[in-house]
Amino acid sequence: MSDEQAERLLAATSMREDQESELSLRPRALREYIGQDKLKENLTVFIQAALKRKESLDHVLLYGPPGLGKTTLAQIIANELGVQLRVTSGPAIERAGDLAAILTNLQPQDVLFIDEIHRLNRAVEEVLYPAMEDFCLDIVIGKGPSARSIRIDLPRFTLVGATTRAGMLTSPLRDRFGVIHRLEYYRPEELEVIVVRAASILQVPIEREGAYEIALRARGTPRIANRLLKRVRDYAQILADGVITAKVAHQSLQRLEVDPLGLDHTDRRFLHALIHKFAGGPVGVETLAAAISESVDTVEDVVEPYLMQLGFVNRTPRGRMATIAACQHMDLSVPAALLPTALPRGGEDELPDGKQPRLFVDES
Ligand SMILES: Nc1ncnc2c1ncn2[C@@H]1O[C@H](COP(=O)(O)OP(=O)(O)OP(=O)(O)O)[C@@H](O)[C@H]1O
Repeated sequence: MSDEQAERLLAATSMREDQESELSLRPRALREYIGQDKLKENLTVFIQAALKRKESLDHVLLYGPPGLGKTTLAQIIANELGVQLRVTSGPAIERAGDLAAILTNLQPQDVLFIDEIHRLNRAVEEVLYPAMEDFCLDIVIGKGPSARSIRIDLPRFTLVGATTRAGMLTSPLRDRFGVIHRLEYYRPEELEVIVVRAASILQVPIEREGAYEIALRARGTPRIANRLLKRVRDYAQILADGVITAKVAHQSLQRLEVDPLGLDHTDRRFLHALIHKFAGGPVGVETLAAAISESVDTVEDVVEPYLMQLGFVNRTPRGRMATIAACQHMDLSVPAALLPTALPRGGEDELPDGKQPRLFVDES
């Protein structure tokens, strides 16, 4: 398998092949939505209260890495409220007039989903403030001294905003959301349930252990779990008797070069550069991204969150630092800067199994 294929297999962002199946695999009700229990609990109460009062639901901001189910949740919110979902994204709304057209076409209580909401431009964002707060649009007609402003009332609607970068949202926009929630990576047990559910929709025979094997390598991300399931299904049908057992899943994933922790080619290049080229860090994210020919956005949104979750990378004020666990996973020597004696107090890194760290030898 080429590096490019390996990269595509584990990318958390949506690909064309996902889009067809995502429609059928998407849970349609909150009770079918697996994991994110706290968020589900809260949403259930807020939705029931809104329905009881016959009012629109408060605006909801969902943030977190790609592929964790933000779009799915927006659709579920609309379904549970029994209203329509209108979907758009920050970069798609170029002018204030584009947003005005969308807003004036909404029906009462409708849900408007804006993906990548941090990418709205300033002029559009300013139209959104009164729309979110007072359900009205202030439109300026004419130019110069004869210009006048008119106010158009909008139906009460719910805005569901999604972002991978909550920190890039302006505070006036963030403050206008009544519900702000971070989506967490899924635990393997939760992903196992997601895989079993997807397999039953796709009519693929699977054993629990086979689903768990896939879940372990899906980087905590349902979209990746579903994609791996489809690839393992191919192997199971061609090389085995069609049933995804633990053994079939294990062998297929090995052939697909999916690391036991679900690390992909980009993660490995990132860790290799950080540990080997930059002696474990600290190193700035721009330098690191340039060293592996990736954009800073990809590194910050996709690569680092999962590596930090695994305890392989730390973000420090002086830059990114690898951990000893990362060196061990990559089977690389531990750079001297990461050894316990070189670390500031409280920053000691533990070596599992009482192993002695190997000293870093700079071969360059
Ligand atoms: N909690 C869940 N339970 C079951 N399946 C899920 C869940 N969350 C996501 N999925 C599956 O993962 C796929 C990707 O989810 P979704 O498109 O909602 O992610 P996203 O966070 O909006 O990603 P992006 O922001 O990249 O579009 C969906 O098609 C759905 O099948």
